[in-house]
Amino acid sequence: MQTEKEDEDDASPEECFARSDFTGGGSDQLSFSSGDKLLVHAKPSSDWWWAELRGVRGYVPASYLRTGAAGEEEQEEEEEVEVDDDDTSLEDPWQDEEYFGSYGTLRLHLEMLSDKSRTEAYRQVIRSNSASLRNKVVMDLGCGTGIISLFCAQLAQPSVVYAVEASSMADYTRQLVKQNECEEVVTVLQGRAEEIELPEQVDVLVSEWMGNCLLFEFMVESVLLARDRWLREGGVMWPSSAALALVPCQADTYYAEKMAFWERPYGLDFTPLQPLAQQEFFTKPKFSHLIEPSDCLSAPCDVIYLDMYTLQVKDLEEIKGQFHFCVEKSGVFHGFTAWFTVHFESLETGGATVELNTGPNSEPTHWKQTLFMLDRPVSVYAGDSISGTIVLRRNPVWRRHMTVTLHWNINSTTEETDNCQANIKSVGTKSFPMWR
Ligand SMILES: N=C(N)NC/C=C/[C@H]1O[C@@H](n2cnc3c(N)ncnc32)[C@H](O)[C@@H]1O
Repeated sequence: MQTEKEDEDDASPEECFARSDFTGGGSDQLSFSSGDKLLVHAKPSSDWWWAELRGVRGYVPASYLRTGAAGEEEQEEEEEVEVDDDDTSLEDPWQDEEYFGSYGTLRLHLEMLSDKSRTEAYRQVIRSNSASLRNKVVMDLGCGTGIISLFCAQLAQPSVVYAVEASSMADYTRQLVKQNECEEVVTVLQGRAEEIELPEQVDVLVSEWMGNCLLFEFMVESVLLARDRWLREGGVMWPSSAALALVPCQADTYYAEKMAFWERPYGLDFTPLQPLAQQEFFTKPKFSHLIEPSDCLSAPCDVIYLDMYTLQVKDLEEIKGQFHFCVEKSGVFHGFTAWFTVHFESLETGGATVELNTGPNSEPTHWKQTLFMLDRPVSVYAGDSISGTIVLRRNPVWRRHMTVTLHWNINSTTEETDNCQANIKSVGTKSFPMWR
């Protein structure tokens, strides 16, 4: 999984100047005025570039920009900004070099293998379906070190497991298969699951594809393409379904660390820095946030449900969910926390379903949870309700990224109004890029 840091470490940006004003549409486009100096960080396509203006990043139309300082108008005219389509500096919208490069090292595999909840859940799926896996054809999509494939060979007797891995880790995965005497059953194929050729359809497509906030990295797209190409009629998807859960929460410690800190550091008043702190620390979601059950202001609810048999790639562009939370205890509403749960249906009809829940009432996982901080905390009281919508909008250019937009109303019933008619105390909306 990419971290924000890796994203921000792109090559030195190119200085460009705005030829004319532009008013951005959508939450991910920058507005600017003629003559503004923009820093172009990437050119994912010939039409839209990823640029920065006064600390804020977004998409800008390439045709509105020119290189070279303002005032060199005449010289610029004949030059125009040459942006040919096969310009090698156009970054891959999937960032595959960086993505598969990061999975070619052990760091992320160690993190995933060290996650007992995650790894034991997959082992439990194999163990509890071992009889039905006999003589089955299995595909392990994005097998990494091959742990799931090795579980299949060790705990069951499938006829073959195609362990597909795009990164250079595949060479080591082959060695691990041999080292553990599983080469009779496990065949490692190096390549992207969407591109490799299998000799046959598969009965079971198993993959551990879930990213932060369920979809980040959008590896799920590869799983759906492989399903449509290789899963036989009536075959089984593991996970079979996925759900994104959400809860309004307190985040006192995080808020104190990043925002309240500026009120009186060493007896001084640093509050003029608080707008910067909000921009820097609360604009993007906080990955790997561990929420305590006591931080939850209400019962969580599933806001998005994905059926892995019917989900289509085009559905991933924009996924909407609704929520209505009843505040159970008074506290400070700092933000929302999200996590996911996946289910693995049994190969036997009526057999037990295995669940992997990454929420605050389960054993922590390496994903932990994802925290979305409001710009300003709001006090809420038992009996209030928080209702609204969540929209996951996939980035049209950077295909592993998305923006999460939350809209919420806080309704409080007050004695003054007759028959407890709820009146809206506050309304809010905020978009969180993840990461672009
Ligand atoms: N984020 C979570 N949970 N898991 C990430 C797990 C990613 C693993 O799956 C591989 N992978 C990802 N996408 C593909 C693909 N399309 N074809 C083949 N291998 C792939 C990566 O190289 C990692 O080893």
